[in-house]
Order: sequence, then C-alpha cells, then structure tokens
Amino acid sequence: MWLAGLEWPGERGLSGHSDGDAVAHAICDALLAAAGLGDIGGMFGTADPRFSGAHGEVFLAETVRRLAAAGWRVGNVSVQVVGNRPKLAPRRAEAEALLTGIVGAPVSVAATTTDGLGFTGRGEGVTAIATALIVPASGRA
Ligand SMILES: Nc1ccn([C@@H]2O[C@H](COP(=O)(O)O)[C@@H](O)[C@H]2O)c(=O)n1
Ligand SMILES: C[C@@]1(CO)OP(=O)(O)OP(=O)(O)OC[C@H]1O
Repeated sequence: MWLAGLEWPGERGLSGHSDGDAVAHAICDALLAAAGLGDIGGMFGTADPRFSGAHGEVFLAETVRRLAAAGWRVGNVSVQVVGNRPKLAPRRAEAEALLTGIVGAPVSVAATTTDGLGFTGRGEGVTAIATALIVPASGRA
C-alpha cells in the first residue's frame, strides 16, 4: 500500500490507475478546487499511461506547479484519513514531513476509525478528506 506518500509494507494496496494514494489525491483535489482549477481526475486522466502506477508526489508536485502558474501559493493543508488501517499515528510525523516537503507548505495528517461502521469500518477501503488554504501569490491581481 501507498498512502500519504509512504509505502506501508504488509498492507493491502488501494486500487487505482496510479499507486492509489488516496491521501495525496485528496490533497490534490482540495488544492485544485480551491483554486478553481477542477480536480485531479480532470487534470490527470486515467487514459494517460504516464500516470499508470505513478506515486502521489507526481500529482502533488504538478498540482502545486499549476496553482503557482495560476497565481496561487499554498497556505496549509489538513487531511483526515478515515479507516482502520494502516495505523497512521506511529508514522504521522514522517507523513507530514514528506507531504510538507512536496507541497512546500505545512500539511497536517489526522486519522480516525469509524468504530467499525461502514465500508471503512469493515476494512474494505480508506477515505481521505482534505482541506486546503491557498493565498494569492505576490504580484497576483
Ligand atoms: N487509521 C487510523 C485510525 C485512527 N488512528 C488513531 O487512533 C486514535 C483513535 O481514533 P478514533 O477512531 O477514536 O477517532 C486517533 O488518535 C487516531 O489518530 C490511527 O492512527 N490510524
Ligand atoms: C490519479 C488518477 C490518474 O492516474 O487515477 P487513480 O489512481 O485511479 O486515482 P483517482 O483519485 O481515482 O482518479 C484520479 C486519476 O486521475
């Protein structure tokens, strides 16, 4: 499994055209939507073989670049993982440091189980929900 930019040995990977990193993808969606630039599915389509198996940092770095080209910079990002596994807390600092480095602004990572409820509670998948603050880059009208 790849999640939050990290590999999780022994965890069943999430399905996807890319590496399935739902945390990285949620951050991209939050940033792109905040800037009015659409979403990750519209920007990096599954029809493009360059993104087959691609890691989250590929999408994050290009998303930040697209925001900058549109006159935005990232203030900070918060992302919440909903699911039983993997247990994020032991690697929270590692994930935050990695994502912060890629995004170029503070990224915080929270996690919660659903106390056994729903598809995440049954261990069938993971949900990631991100919120992003973006600010006009200097010189932007
Ligand atoms: N995948 C997860 C889910 C939760 N945690 C941490 O466990 C603590 C308790 O979670 P609740 O379900 O009671 O919200 C919490 O501090 C989470 O950070 C985790 O590490 N990984
Ligand atoms: C990342 C992309 C492209 O490889 O594919 P997936 O890995 O399937 O991820 P998802 O968030 O479902 O959709 C966005 C796609 O553009």
